[in-house]
Amino acid sequence: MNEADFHALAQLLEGQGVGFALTDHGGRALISNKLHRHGSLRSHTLTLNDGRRVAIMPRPADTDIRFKLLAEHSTDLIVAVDADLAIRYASPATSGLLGCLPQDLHGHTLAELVVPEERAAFIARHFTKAAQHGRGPELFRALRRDGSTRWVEARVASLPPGNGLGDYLVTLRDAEQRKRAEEALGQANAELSALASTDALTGLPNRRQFDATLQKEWYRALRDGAPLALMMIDVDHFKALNDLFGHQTGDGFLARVGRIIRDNVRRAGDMAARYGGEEFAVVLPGTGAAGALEMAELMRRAVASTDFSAIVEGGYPISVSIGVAASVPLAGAGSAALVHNADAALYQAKRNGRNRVEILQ
Ligand SMILES: Nc1nc2c(ncn2[C@@H]2O[C@H](COP(=O)(O)OP(=O)(O)OP(=O)(O)O)[C@@H](O)[C@H]2O)c(=O)[nH]1
Repeated sequence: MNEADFHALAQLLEGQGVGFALTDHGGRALISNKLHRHGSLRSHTLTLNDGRRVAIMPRPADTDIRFKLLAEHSTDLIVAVDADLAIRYASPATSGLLGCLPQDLHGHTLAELVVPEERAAFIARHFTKAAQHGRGPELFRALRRDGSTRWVEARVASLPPGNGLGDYLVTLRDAEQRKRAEEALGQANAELSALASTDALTGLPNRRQFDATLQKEWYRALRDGAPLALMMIDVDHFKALNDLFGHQTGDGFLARVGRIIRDNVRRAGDMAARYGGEEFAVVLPGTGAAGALEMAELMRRAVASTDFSAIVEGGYPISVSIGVAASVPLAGAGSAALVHNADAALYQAKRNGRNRVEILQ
């Protein structure tokens, strides 16, 4: 067969979807068609009498070509692994995600891409007998070549036996930005919920949080058979103070009184809140009448002895009246009874001359 015949044969075979190449006896390529240059499929080689070699290879299956096209143009990293997680194929998206080339992953396992502390759990969830393959995507931290980590979303699918690619197809998607956004959102939500339960003027928990805490502590005390005390604190003659200095200076006084109350509530579990207006409340779990009275007296004296000259020149005397209620909750009653009693005691303290503590048990 002369060279012209070979050319004709190469064209004919290309038309049939078959790869074809002719080399001289030194292995130098003489003729080949496009399909032969295409890929790594196994070829059949014939050696002619004169030493030239003819290599004929089947056209790659359409599905192989499609898979390669999809995988190689995907921004997701597509990895095929064996049952022992050895990497058999990695698409070019390795560079963005892992900072390496696909060939750098050969000889490595998928497990090595996961940060050590999450490795065992990740494998158990996706690759053990108990794992449900193809289950929803999961975020994990991938280990990059330079030792840094990156949040990645993984999807694992089991492949049918004999597919020639591997046992699992793992799709890895960059989730760094999403994770950052989720974290920022979580933080914003936490800040929002803190704001929603905090009084802006004093920085103390607001009425809403007070109600929730009192309710929770009331049920806890009922369950434990423990005492629970409540203090209602009201600034004396505050209207007169507002009228004298104006509302804004009045706010300054309230903020300062709030700080005094907060600074005197030190036991974990105790909670001071702004109940509303010029009124504060303190919940004292595990505290009986004697302990609550002692604390209330401490609070009253702390306010009465504070120098308010930082708010108005020369200062201004401020006092608070405090109503205390304490009881061991009984089933059938509610925390409202405690509030009612503390309020009544506060009213009593006002009636008895202010700047004093009264208790109703
Ligand atoms: N500056 C300021 N004033 C407030 C605030 N909330 C309530 N007040 C004022 O606090 C005053 C409370 O007045 P009253 O309830 O009559 O009681 P009082 O003048 O403190 O007198 P006694 O409680 O009987 O000692 C009112 O003038 C309210 O307007 C606030 O957030 N800031």
